[in-house]
Amino acid sequence: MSIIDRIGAARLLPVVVLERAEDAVPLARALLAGGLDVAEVTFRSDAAEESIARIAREVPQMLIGAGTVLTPGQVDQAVNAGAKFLVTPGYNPAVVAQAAACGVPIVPGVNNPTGVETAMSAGLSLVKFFPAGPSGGVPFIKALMGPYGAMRFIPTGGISAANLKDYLALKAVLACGGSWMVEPALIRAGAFDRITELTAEAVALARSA
Ligand SMILES: O=C(O)C(=O)C[C@H](O)[C@H](O)COP(=O)(O)O
Repeated sequence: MSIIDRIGAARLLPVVVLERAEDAVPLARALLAGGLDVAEVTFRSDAAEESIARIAREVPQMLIGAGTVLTPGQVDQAVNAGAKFLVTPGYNPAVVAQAAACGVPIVPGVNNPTGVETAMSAGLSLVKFFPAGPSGGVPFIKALMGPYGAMRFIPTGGISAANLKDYLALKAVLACGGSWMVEPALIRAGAFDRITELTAEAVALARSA
């Protein structure tokens, strides 16, 4: 299965912020125990690179990606650490080009028609729709589906158990991203059992969508 197909099969992309690399492996195992084998560790923290490396090495069943990749240098860091895919909040042509040079799939963030067309020009058929809620949510994606029938989206930002199914019901939505099952406060508190519980709930919801 391709990397993108694996994300599509999971239907969920947890957006993880790890402040301590020591939490990386327990977090990955907590997600797996909840039934999810895909995650994005964001470059919002200094521990991102080491966290990705630990998960890639110690939890090989997990398809690990890097998020909040803002510079070509971070593309290299992420890929060298073992990230199998990259996600960005916005569309940065230099970052997209560097990912292509490394041969690693990238899902850049867009939230309007211009962004979708920029991604299409780069040969991409999958984008992150960010920030999904504030940008117009489900009705906005429905509007984009008219002119851009082949584009697929990973809406992220403001998604929770309460609205997950509404997004996943759209044919254009490959998977939904979000932090609700991996909130930083839960990771900080070492509440990995709770993360497994929330993940299992999210997985069950996604399956029923
Ligand atoms: O860090 C990035 O690169 C982002 O694009 C932001 C995250 O994807 C969202 O913050 C997740 O949104 P919530 O699920 O509402 O917390």
